Amino acid sequence: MNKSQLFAVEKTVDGHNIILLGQSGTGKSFVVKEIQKKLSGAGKNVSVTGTTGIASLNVKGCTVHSWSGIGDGRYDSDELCQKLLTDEHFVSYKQNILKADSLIIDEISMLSLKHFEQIEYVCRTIKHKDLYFGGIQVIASGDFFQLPPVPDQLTSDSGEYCFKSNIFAMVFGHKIVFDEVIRQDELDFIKAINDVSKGEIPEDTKNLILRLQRPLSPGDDPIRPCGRNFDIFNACKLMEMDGVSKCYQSIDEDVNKLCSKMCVPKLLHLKIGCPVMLVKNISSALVNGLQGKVVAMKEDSVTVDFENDLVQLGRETFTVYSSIDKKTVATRHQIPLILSFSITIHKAQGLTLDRVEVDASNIFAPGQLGVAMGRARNKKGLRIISFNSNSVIPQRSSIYEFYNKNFVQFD
Ligand SMILES: Nc1ncnc2c1ncn2[C@@H]1O[C@H](COP(=O)(O)OP(=O)(O)OP(=O)(O)O)[C@@H](O)[C@H]1O
Repeated sequence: MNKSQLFAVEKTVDGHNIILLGQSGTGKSFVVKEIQKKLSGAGKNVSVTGTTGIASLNVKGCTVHSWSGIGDGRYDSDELCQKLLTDEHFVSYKQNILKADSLIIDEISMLSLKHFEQIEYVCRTIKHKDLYFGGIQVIASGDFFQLPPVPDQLTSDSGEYCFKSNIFAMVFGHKIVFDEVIRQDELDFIKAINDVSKGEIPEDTKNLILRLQRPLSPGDDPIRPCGRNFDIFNACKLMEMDGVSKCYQSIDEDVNKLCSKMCVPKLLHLKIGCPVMLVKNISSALVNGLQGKVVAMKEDSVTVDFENDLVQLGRETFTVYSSIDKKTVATRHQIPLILSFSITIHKAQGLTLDRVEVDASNIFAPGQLGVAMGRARNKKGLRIISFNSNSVIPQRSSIYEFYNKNFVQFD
């Protein structure tokens, strides 16, 4: 580990709450795993979490939402505390909180203010201690120049950055910023990722991106992250594949327009050999965002090869819950898969990849293109297509204000 990585580990062992920052590829997730080992070795009960299924798998943890019981955010804080205290289905979440000495949250840029405050409140209430997070040591890592939280109208989550919370500075007295990029070693590429993440596009970076429009050298299919509108691309690629397609039609209850908010399609078309992504957390290893290939299709189940782990998946239940009406407003039973010839950039955050083909045509959030480019180890393994003047979105001034804010210095 480099000097600042070692410093971060040392300070967490001393018991500090810390936020680890630094551009893509500086080793934040790597250090999170080292911190987990060190603290566990010192006899602490350490919970490692991320803000998405894949981000948490990357650090061998679970999502902070499933750790704490907040799930999709359908309950308000008091309702959730009540469930944690009285509902047998929430016992494991209550135990997670009661047992935890330290909580690590990776990829914190995607944690909304609402969920940050909710987790803090729930931990404090369940631990019965009048200390932030009930006295649990909290270590967070991420890069606010990467992906912002996703707003959710149905649960009244505006998707505000968690650092805007009034208690954020009280929880994290200290910050450590990593500034040595380890994932990549080409200086012009590192600069370009940094520029694009910050929403800037000087001439040299633009030229580098334009040069990366060329096709990748022959090899395995690249991972293809894009902003949105990848359904048509996926459907076309499936049509181009050899083989007979099979269609799984969802069984919907409360059929209404909210069904369109479901993460699984009404009609799921698949072929043997097609790439798919799991869209539900099923176990600690089978998480939302995991990719595999279809190897068998039966009437009501699909077998997927997830990196040599064959898993048979039947229909799962997906619901849309309205926190305002306090009830489930749509229910769908479907195989928990989507096609993944192309995936969203949100599903790719945190990964290190050898071959990446970024579709820059439908970028809609600041930091998105930077996250997609930053997955590649080098320029050789990266292609950028459909780059245009809207592909780079300026960052919000509040992020610069947060980074410039004074944190407490270590003694
Ligand atoms: N001290 C180290 N020794 C060896 N490899 C390292 C070290 N630090 C980081 N790496 C490697 O560098 C790559 C990038 O690290 P990592 O994914 O932790 O970065 P990150 O800052 O979390 O990136 P992102 O913000 O994009 O999620 C990984 O392949 C990781 O294993």
